[in-house]
Amino acid sequence: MSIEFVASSSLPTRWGDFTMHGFVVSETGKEHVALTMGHWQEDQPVLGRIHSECLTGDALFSQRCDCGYQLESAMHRISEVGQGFILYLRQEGRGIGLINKIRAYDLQDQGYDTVAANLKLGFAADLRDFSICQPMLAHLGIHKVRLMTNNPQKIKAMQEASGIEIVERVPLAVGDNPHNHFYLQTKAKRMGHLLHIDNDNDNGQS
Ligand SMILES: Nc1nc2c(ncn2[C@@H]2O[C@H](COP(=O)(O)OP(=O)(O)OP(=O)(O)O)[C@@H](O)[C@H]2O)c(=O)[nH]1
Ligand SMILES: [Zn+2]
Repeated sequence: MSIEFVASSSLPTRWGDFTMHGFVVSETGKEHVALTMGHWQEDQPVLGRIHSECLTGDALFSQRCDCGYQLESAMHRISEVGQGFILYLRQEGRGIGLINKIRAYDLQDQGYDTVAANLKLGFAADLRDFSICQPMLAHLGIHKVRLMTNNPQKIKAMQEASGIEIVERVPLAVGDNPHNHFYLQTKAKRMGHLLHIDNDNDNGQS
């Protein structure tokens, strides 16, 4: 898969001024975005987040997941350091797309957990492809990353993408609430996420 850089612009945000970089995957026309703040040397580890699109959590204030909280926290931390990046990948619903995520949420309303709902719909638990990160990061001059994530599979996928070294995992455990508590428990138990979630606040499905 090849990805083409198209244009950059400024992006003033609540956490300061980022630069926004637009990319297009040549084969599919799929559009992805990177945000950067500050400058770095080629051999310097850079704080960053590889964030998968979640329209509901990132833009519609949903409490069903932790995505919006993680995005906000990552941007805030980058602004505190004065340097870093966000890759905002358009892989909605762990790659199944928005409409299928709504179908999965409907199943979760009926008692399935987030993994079982994907399987019931005929999808793997996670369909994302992180191979596009390597050329995006290379374009930004980033070769070593301090990655904000709780997902060891994401680190593994990144390490398998040649040329990118994850030198540190920076935990990003934020946004636990009664609506997403069961979802976070499921991510810890069934997807291996490094989250310490209590069992005593389980309100059932989310
Ligand atoms: N299919 C499906 N996708 C979901 C669901 N809840 C959130 N998502 C998507 O999951 C993606 C985020 O993945 P997560 O598993 O929350 O976290 P991660 O990015 O793997 O790991 P972190 O770096 O720790 O956040 C986004 O694309 C969301 O749209 C769900 O119930 N079903
Ligand atoms: Zn989400």
